[in-house]
Amino acid sequence: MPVQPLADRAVVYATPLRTRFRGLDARDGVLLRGDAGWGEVSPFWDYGDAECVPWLRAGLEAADLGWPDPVRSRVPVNVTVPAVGPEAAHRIVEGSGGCTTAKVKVADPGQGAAEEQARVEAVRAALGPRGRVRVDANGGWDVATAVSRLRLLDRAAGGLEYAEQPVPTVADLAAVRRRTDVPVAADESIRRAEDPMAVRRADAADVVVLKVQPLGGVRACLDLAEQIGLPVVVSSALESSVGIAAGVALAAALPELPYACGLATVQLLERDTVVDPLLPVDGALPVRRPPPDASTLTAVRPGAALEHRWRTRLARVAAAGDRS
Ligand SMILES: O=C(O)CCC(=O)c1ccccc1C(=O)O
Ligand SMILES: [Mg+2]
Repeated sequence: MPVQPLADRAVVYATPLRTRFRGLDARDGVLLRGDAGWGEVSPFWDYGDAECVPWLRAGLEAADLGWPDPVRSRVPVNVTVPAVGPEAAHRIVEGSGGCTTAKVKVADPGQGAAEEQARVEAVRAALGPRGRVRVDANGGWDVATAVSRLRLLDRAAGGLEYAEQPVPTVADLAAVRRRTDVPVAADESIRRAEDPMAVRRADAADVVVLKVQPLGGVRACLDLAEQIGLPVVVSSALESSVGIAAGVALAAALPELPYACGLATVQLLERDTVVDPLLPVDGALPVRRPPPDASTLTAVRPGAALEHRWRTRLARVAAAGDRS
């Protein structure tokens, strides 16, 4: 394991978000320096220490080992549209760097069918008829609401590509999938599940979303993709470009990549950890690994309290990892 103590190669970063997302208005985490490059460890604060162990493993893989060779040089990505109004949604798609697939957040508490319909219509109008529209409910509906809402949004979109985690459980996903023509993608049912293979056994999804940090690294995801045998969409956990590079490496190494990936999220951050961020060009991310430098790391330095919170958390997670 690491020659140098973890604390000595860790740099903490923090940045405000440009748009509220997943109830967050800021993002922060740790970058780890190693012989293979930089890795990111940035579990959300609602994750317990044991649940953070795969996030640390992913960061260590990036820093100490690097990733398997790519089989492609660019990764098509979707623009992510948060639960904003239709005008803002239109502008986000237009400013996306040429993305022809959009993922629209739905089932936001405090919003109803009309707001979702208007947002999805605006996104379709901005993309044009050849674009693809997918929605992500983050498990926010029950089965009956999902079935009726997907019928409505499928019409508003002029055809949905798929619905990501419309309902919370694997059994519910399977029920929705039997009752709608919209393909179903599993996200939380993979990344926060005891057993990601349950999705396959229950025939609960057409597509699986894989995220490098919660699943323990690029190699762990490649193994899971092979075992599960369903098409994969690689998505971000709202990382800085250092963490996004790991997602890009996974997407670049997968034998098949039939869908755009959810890795175009750096534009949601006010500041990034690298000079040349991983932003889409012509709807795709280039397969590369931009390094942080002294100037960017200074610009994202947190206050002393947050620095301390991350360093004590990192130590607890490392200890939890050593025990498991
Ligand atoms: O997939 C994307 O386009 C962006 C990533 C994203 O939506 C996301 C980011 C952070 C936490 C959860 C999610 C999610 O997919 O539910
Ligand atoms: Mg999701």
